Amino acid sequence: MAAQHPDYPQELERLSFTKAYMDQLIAAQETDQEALKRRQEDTLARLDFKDSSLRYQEMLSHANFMKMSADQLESLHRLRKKPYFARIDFHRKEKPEREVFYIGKMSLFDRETQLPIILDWRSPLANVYYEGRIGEVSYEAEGERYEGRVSLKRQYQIEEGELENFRDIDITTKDDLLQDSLSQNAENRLTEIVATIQEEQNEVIRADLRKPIIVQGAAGSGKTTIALHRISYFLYSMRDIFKPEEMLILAPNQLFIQYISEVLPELGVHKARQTTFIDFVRAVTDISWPVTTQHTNLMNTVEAGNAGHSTELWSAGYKGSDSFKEVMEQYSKYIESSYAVREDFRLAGFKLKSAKAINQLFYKHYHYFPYEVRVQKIKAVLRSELNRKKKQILSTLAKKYDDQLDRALFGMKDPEKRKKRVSFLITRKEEALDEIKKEAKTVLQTFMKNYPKWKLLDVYIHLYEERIFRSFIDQDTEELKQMRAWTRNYLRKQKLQSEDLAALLYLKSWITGIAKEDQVKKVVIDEAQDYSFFELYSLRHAFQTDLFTIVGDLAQGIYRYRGLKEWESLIGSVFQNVNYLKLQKTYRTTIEIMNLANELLELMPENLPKAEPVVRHGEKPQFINRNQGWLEIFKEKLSDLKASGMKSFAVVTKTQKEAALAAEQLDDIGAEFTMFDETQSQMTDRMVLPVYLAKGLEFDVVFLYSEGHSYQETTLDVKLLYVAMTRPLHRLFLIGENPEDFLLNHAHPSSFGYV
Ligand SMILES: Nc1ncnc2c1ncn2[C@@H]1O[C@H](COP(=O)(O)OP(=O)(O)OP(=O)(O)O)[C@@H](O)[C@H]1O
Repeated sequence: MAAQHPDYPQELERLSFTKAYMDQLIAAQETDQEALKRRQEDTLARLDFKDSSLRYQEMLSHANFMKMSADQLESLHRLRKKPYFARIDFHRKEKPEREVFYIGKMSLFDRETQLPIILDWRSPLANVYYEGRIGEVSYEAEGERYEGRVSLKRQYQIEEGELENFRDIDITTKDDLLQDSLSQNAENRLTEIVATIQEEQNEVIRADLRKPIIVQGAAGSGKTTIALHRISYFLYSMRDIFKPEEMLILAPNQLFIQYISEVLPELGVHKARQTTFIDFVRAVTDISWPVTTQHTNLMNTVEAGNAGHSTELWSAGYKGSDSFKEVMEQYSKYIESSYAVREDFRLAGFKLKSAKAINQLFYKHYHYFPYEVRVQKIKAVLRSELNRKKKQILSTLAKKYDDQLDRALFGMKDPEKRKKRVSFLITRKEEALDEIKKEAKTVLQTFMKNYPKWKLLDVYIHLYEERIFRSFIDQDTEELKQMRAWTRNYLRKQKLQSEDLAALLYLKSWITGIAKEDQVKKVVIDEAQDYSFFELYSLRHAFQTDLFTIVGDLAQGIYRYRGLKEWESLIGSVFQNVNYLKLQKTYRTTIEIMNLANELLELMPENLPKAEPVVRHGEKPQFINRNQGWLEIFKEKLSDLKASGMKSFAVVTKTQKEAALAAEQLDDIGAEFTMFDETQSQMTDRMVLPVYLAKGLEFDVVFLYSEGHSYQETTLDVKLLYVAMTRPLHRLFLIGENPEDFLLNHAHPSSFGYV
């Protein structure tokens, strides 16, 4: 125990010092806040409706200050409970005396000496803690490499500001803190890993921030967690260049967003945009038509015994493919061609800009901009041309009449005829100049009518006209015909399928571009295996950024009919210079549960390596016969498990129908399990949910329940089962009629037991 350690008094003292320093800061911040609040009240009292905007500005800036310090204060309060979690003793090569650094979630500097009291886990030197062994190490900061030696790595357990324990780690000791952390309950697990981030995970977090990364990681290998830590690291390292608002996090559903949104503030990330692909595209394109989600397709397929609606599935697959991307590319070229002007831009017959020159601007010089932006730019060029040449034209014309007047005045002998001619010319000159001035007012507007105004949905609908679509494909097929008819029918009803959204995003970025407030510079995608090639392509195309963090697991690709089947297709054709990384170790579950799940990998076509569970043993997964009083057994297990400290329980089914059946029966025995659907975003401790909703989530105990929809030996079912089996942290039960319902006939008999 730490209390016997010779450094114990010193460590206690250090913690008291840190807390005392933080208390001082908190007190100072609170006084600042009070002062600001008083100033705000004062400004408010002095405010009346005639006040200048200056006074409002003053109020606004007070409010901003207050917000800033309120955030700081909140962070300080949070930090005080656990100021640091590790320490390294470092000896620089050039200055070998020992320097001691305490590492925490946020940095804290001594205001007078500017020395760190706590080092931020994201700082370059802290990398040594995650990466370096005891002994010689090096780290990079601001492009320079520093060398030195680490003589001590120590981990702390601090709860509510009190030192509970600390341990030294060397090459031989196993990571006890990691073991402790993994044996805990599902609650708060995501937030607490900063102290136990493993070397391969650290590599992902700190991989070159300027390059896109794709991470293939086994179930429970920490993909979600690591993606969130990478965001935190990114914003810390690039704080001068990027704002959190420019960060987009795409997650599979609202429940998942809720799940991760609690973690981000803990990691110091506020205001990053978190949404689903569907909601994001709908917001960006301003489309209000209802969208049928991919989950509906999946459920229809699963409930129809994997037959599904073949046109529906085929269409979904096609609309996510590279072939469809090519159709869209050609289609956008075809739309682009409609912007070619045939007539010159003229005023009073004078050519101000030739059609050729205008088209050159559109197709060459402004080629990189969306169509409507190009049109606006051309309009600006024509306007300035008009303003510049109008004067010239007016004076040329005036001169023409003046010359004629001169000739009439001095060349015509007959006074009567001369008078008539002169008066005619004077009136004509006035009229001609007026006409030009008038024409000049409308000529630009009239000319701009050459540029069609396309409505996004109309453009998309137009694509499915037989004549149009066929012109973009080499060979028509029965499937393509059915896909078009199916889509036309859908669009006629003013409905969209989620697979239409990639095309709409793609067209949107061509036609108008993405509005400024929706622009993002960094995109993080979790569960990326469920995205189609074209979805990722259209995101990349819309934002023109390479800063993508893409994490996923092909073994969990339950939307395989529409999603990615491998990562290679993205490399080169969507992202250049990709950093492709793998996470093979898995942290969520026990060796016993992972062993059973691993056996399913052999039934998948991808040939994925087995996940390696970190050493944590538990009970074997157990089969419960549904026909032998399962509810009684369930009730008993539930109370035993609760008594042993388990907190979150989930009943996971293959279909929604089964979830409803299970929920009904659990209701009858008063087990208080809530049935979940797609729209809900709040997790509870006892949930019944279909597997597609459980994706990415975790629970202490999982009961797989099968009634009427057993898992078959198809790729889809194997993946569904794999996702379901990898959700528990501690215990897995399988409730069905036969072990075959869960493909246990393919598992080694010693991999599971019976209740
Ligand atoms: N280094 C670590 N230290 C402690 N816990 C960890 C660590 N890495 C991952 N975990 C825990 O493992 C669990 C799984 O992590 P996470 O959900 O991020 O994995 P995932 O790869 O996204 O999983 P899946 O693909 O199955 O949804 C979480 O409870 C997380 O806290």
